Amino acid sequence: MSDKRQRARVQGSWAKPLHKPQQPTAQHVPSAAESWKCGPRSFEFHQPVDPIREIPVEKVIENAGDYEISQGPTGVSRLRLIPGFLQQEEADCMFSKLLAELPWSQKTNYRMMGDAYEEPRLTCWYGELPYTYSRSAMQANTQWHPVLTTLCLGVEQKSGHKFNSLLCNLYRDGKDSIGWHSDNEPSLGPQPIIASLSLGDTRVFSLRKQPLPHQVAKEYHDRGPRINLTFRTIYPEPERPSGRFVR
Ligand SMILES: O=C(O)CCC(=O)C(=O)O
Ligand SMILES: [Fe+2]
Repeated sequence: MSDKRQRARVQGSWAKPLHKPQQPTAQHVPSAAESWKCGPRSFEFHQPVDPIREIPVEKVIENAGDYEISQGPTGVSRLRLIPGFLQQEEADCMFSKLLAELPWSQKTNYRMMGDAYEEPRLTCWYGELPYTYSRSAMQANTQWHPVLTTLCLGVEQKSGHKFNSLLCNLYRDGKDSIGWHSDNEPSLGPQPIIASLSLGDTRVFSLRKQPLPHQVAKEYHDRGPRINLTFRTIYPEPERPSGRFVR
């Protein structure tokens, strides 16, 4: 499938067009010459000189390379894309093992006001420290699966960075997802470096600028399972008094 068609599919452009109303529903926009009188004051309409909001250009990153995503108060955010980091056969074999053998479970998170919701995907966590996000903690787990230990060494060698933890995500099908988030928990330090490795079916990873929110949205079309591994460095957090909804 051509690139453009695939993107259109992902964005749902093949969905049934909306029913067009018989009558135009657009609000009447007065011309410059028109004016309103209300009471003792009158108002005149002027077309705005500048666009009200610049819509950022959408860019698709598919080729290997280093990309500068944004420049913010804490520095430049960079992305390095390495397609084909593993040979296909090796990747397929690792994927089957991880799918069958990791201790996948569905995590419960809490909204600001304390209401609970289940994450629309399965996860598991490795590291000497627990990892807290969305007001719920994943417990420390030092029992690394041998495939994950091998992958961590390979990723460290390729990236030149050390990682002490790993968050694994399993998207069982196209309905599983991860919403917009920024991986900016204090335990990741002020300038987190994350190595993300994906196995299995392909999904669209969307990225916005400062402070680098990203998501893997649900898709309209069937998708097979996909595993994403994010190698991270976690630092101990200073003790905090526990608030009402801090878990
Ligand atoms: O599945 C992905 O590619 C994204 C995962 C992610 O953003 C995360 O675990 O923080
Ligand atoms: Fe993330």
